[in-house]
Amino acid sequence: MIYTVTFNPSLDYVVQAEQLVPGEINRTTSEAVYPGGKGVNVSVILSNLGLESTAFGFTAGFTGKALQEMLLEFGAKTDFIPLADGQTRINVKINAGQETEINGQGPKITETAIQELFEKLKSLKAGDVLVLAGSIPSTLPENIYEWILMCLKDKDVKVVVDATKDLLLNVLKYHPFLIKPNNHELGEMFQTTLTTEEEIIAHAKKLQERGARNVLVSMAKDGAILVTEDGEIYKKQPHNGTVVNSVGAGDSMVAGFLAGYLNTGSYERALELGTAAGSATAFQSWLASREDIVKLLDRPYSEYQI
Ligand SMILES: Nc1ncnc2c1ncn2[C@@H]1O[C@H](COP(=O)(O)OP(=O)(O)OP(=O)(O)O)[C@@H](O)[C@H]1O
Ligand SMILES: O=P(O)(O)OC[C@@]1(O)O[C@H](CO)[C@@H](O)[C@@H]1O
Repeated sequence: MIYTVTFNPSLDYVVQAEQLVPGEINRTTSEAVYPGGKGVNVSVILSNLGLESTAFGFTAGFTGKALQEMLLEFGAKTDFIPLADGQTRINVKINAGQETEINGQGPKITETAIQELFEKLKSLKAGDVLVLAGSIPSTLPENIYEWILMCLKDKDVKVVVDATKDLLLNVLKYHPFLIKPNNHELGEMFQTTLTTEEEIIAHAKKLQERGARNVLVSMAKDGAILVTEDGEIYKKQPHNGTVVNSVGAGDSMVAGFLAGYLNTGSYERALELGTAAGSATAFQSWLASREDIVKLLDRPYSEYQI
């Protein structure tokens, strides 16, 4: 079974506008509300690719109810923990020539609610996959991802972590199956800017030295590089298309990669499906459908389902 955890899910209010002028009334040319949050997005794309998952997380207020209802409609299974106070955040995504995002803080997660999550995680078994993705509310301890990995360390669960800075660095000693920094985040972890492929590969290997098994570095319009635990390096050029809204491209890549790997056992196929899913999402106003992804694949979709 695949599980995703999103500590701070959201409703994403995605708008298109001709321009965005600070201090003025700006009018949209289109707007829509979608379920959001990185783990939630991974669950939606997995579902689009025919893989069932359960989305864990915390929800609150009427926005939390709406999030749950929308996910049900999209066919993603949820097991959210309701919080008594606050509201699930509404994150604003503005596409007006360039992309601007305003992400909320989210509700306060109580200690009891955290304990409830750990109870749920206790039921994970060998062979399960757990995706931890996204930021954590400032009211939670910085080492919460680390605690989760520590609890699961003897269980042979494949853990995927899509987080930044210390949240990511601190879990490496527990040997996560996959981490997916983008090239900027990878540089930031070493207080540097990475410009060449050689530099990116060298720094991905440094994360492996600290314990990561597979390191997938996404590079937006420049594609992705995968450094595997077998010592292989795969590079994938991006797909060509018109970017409409790249929010969720990274999450789609994680989901596509997982679907490809779990179906075929091949890192190369996983990278191909992951890159196609990432690009397909960037070319839509929201997360890509299976058809959108299949259109971008180099090979027939059946080759990613063996
Ligand atoms: N402009 C683009 N053109 C083509 N493909 C893209 C573009 N942006 C993203 N992608 C695809 O999506 C993948 C993930 O994108 P990116 O590196 O932006 O991840 P990210 O920074 O985690 O994104 P986000 O946080 O917005 O979800 C890329 O490796 C690429 O395959
Ligand atoms: O505030 P975080 O947790 O870092 O990111 C949240 C978020 O921007 O990430 C997703 C895209 O990756 C969106 O659906 C969501 O709004």
